Amino acid sequence: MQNDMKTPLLAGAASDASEPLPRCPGGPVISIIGSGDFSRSLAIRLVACGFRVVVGSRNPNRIDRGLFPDGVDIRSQKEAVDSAERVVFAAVYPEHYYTLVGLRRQLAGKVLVDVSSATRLNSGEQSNAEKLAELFPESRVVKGFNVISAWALQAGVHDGSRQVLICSDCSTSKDTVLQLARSMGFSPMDVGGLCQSRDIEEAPLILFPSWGGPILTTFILFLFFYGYNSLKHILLPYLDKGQNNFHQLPLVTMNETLPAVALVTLALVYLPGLVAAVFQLCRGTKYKRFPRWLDHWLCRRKQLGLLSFLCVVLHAVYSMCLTLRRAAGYTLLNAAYHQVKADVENSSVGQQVWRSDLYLSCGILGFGVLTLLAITSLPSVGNAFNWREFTFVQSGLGYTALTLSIMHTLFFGWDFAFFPVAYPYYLPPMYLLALILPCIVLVGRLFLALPCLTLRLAKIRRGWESARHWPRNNQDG
Ligand SMILES: NC(=O)C1=CN([C@@H]2O[C@H](COP(=O)(O)OP(=O)(O)OC[C@H]3O[C@@H](n4cnc5c(N)ncnc54)[C@H](OP(=O)(O)O)[C@@H]3O)[C@@H](O)[C@H]2O)C=CC1
Ligand SMILES: [Fe+3]
Repeated sequence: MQNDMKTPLLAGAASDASEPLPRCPGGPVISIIGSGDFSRSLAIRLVACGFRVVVGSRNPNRIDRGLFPDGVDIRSQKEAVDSAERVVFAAVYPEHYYTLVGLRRQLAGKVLVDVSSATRLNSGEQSNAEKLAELFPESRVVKGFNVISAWALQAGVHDGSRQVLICSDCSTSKDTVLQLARSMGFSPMDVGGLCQSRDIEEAPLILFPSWGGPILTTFILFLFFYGYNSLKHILLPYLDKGQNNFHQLPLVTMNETLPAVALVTLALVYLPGLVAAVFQLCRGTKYKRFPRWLDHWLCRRKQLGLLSFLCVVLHAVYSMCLTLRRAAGYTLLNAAYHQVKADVENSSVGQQVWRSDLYLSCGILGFGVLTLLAITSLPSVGNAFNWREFTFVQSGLGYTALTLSIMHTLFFGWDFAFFPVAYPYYLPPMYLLALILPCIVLVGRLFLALPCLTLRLAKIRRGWESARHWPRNNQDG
């Protein structure tokens, strides 16, 4: 990769350095103006990828060299720019760009990368990169590296959300930066000329870009189940019989809604994997792209899983608080009074005891497994696993959590669904509705576990393709 890098980075080097610095053998030299947080993260990543880095500071003697990795040279701004083979990063806030005009001569002909972000959305102003290009007309300004966080830059994390967007009016300079980004482990995307730079600068300001869909889905599910529950147990009894159950809205209704949302959201984490498997089985190849909606859904599984976990945690806390309610105390007292009046000594029903113990046990175990899943979804923990371990945890334990959650719900409902009293106003119990999708997912997974399907899928995932995808000459041969 590094050899690929050398040619374009070295080619076209146009240093007017009057006093060039001695260059160590090794990777190409990249310079960074500014010694702040972004500069440090960038230097760490560049050094790890085999580049030599020279940081240019207004006052190099003031910098704590221990903050930068070994091999990073800290010089004056002028010396740093002089020593750059071709690429110079401006890791300085845009309001200070004008202080760099003294470097115009040194920067002439070099690729000047602007990494700054906008401070406001939709301001309609000229972008920072366009301002920089105006200040340095003889440099080739490229906009890019607006990753969401400097942490991602340092860690080199790259999934869909770690894509770096690059734009410039100079195509050769843009190619150089695209290649540099690739060498750093990012997925760069060419988005055109410098006129696109405002959009790139605004990208880090958009809040939680990968969370919008999952949050909206969870919210819609919440509204549906909360509305359904309120209608069935509060609004209709009030309109029909004048029963006032409105006090249930803040706690009881919430606590019944949250597990339903958690269960359906958890099913939505595993459903796209099944759909993807069905696509691959039907197509007989893994080399055809999934439809965009499925790709998008697959990329949001982690967010959906974490939102499901949040609902589970809230459900656990709400459940623990149920007995603290004043209404719970009254219910207990009323039951005791009725028992005494009926002269019943022991009202314990063996079946009910079993039911509640099994229901609680499955709930606690499911909660434990989901906690494990949530912890292993953190990059710092997940990185400690190899691929098989990670797949086992995320898929094997994931389905275990789903099964335990379904059992928890089934034990909660017990045989209640078979009595007409559970269907007031012809509305089925909510837990039955919440079980539909998770059960479909579980049955679908069991179906895919059939040996004929598992073996075919395993073959496809190892690169096998059905005959209809073979090139014609191969078929003839
Ligand atoms: N693309 C991305 O994802 C990200 C981009 N950024 C961008 O990177 C740039 C730097 O951010 P960051 O490193 O966090 O900021 P810092 O404040 O940590 O660092 C800025 C550096 O600029 C240098 N500098 C040069 N001239 C001046 C001046 N006149 N006044 C003040 N400082 C000056 C200073 O270095 P010295 O004193 O050594 O000269 C200072 O350390 C910003 O434009 C920011 O928007 C930041 C985070 C993420
Ligand atoms: Fe529960």
